[in-house]
Amino acid sequence: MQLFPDTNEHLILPNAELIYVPDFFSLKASDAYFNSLQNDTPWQHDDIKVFGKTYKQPRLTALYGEDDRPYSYSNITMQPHSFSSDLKIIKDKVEAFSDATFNSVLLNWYRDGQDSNGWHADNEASLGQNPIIASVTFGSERPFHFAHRTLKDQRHRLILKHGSLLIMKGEMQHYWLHQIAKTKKDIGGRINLTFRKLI
Ligand SMILES: O=C(O)CCC(=O)C(=O)O
Ligand SMILES: [Fe+2]
Repeated sequence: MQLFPDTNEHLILPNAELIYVPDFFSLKASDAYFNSLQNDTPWQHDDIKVFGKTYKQPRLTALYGEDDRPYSYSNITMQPHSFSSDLKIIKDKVEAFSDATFNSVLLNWYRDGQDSNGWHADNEASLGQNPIIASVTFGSERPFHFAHRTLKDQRHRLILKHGSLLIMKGEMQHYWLHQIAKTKKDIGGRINLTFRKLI
């Protein structure tokens, strides 16, 4: 089911709360951030292990943090860079809107439709109980799929537009999984920023 029209939406689902703001950044700012983030980020291409076999992660990533604490997920440990001025400005705007504070941001660069992010939850212990995660998208829009772990009729998809903000909160990371699936469509790159608070 396609949720949310082209206006701000606040959605209460079983065990999750989502806020979607399609035009959080202007088109001009979004274009500029897409280009500067693509060119100026120290992108890394990590290996992941799945059932004992090693593969390249199907996207590039970078981690920024306010201190030098590493962040670990899916057998990968990332060392943070210090926040760039662009990322600080984006973080301030996201914090002001979401009434939350973040000290870390994970960047994902999906180079084309073959790059992806498999079903997962952001439920690392370092994020604490019921984390608020703020997700900013620049570049080609992609569907964000999310599915409840046990309520099988609770499966949704949301197109994350260029310049949009999605806030996930409540119990979502315990009860739901989310993914960015591969697509055969001939699409350009997408950069996603997920702001988190490591505690
Ligand atoms: O690219 C996205 O929209 C989602 C990214 C994500 O789920 C993550 O980095 O944990
Ligand atoms: Fe995630």
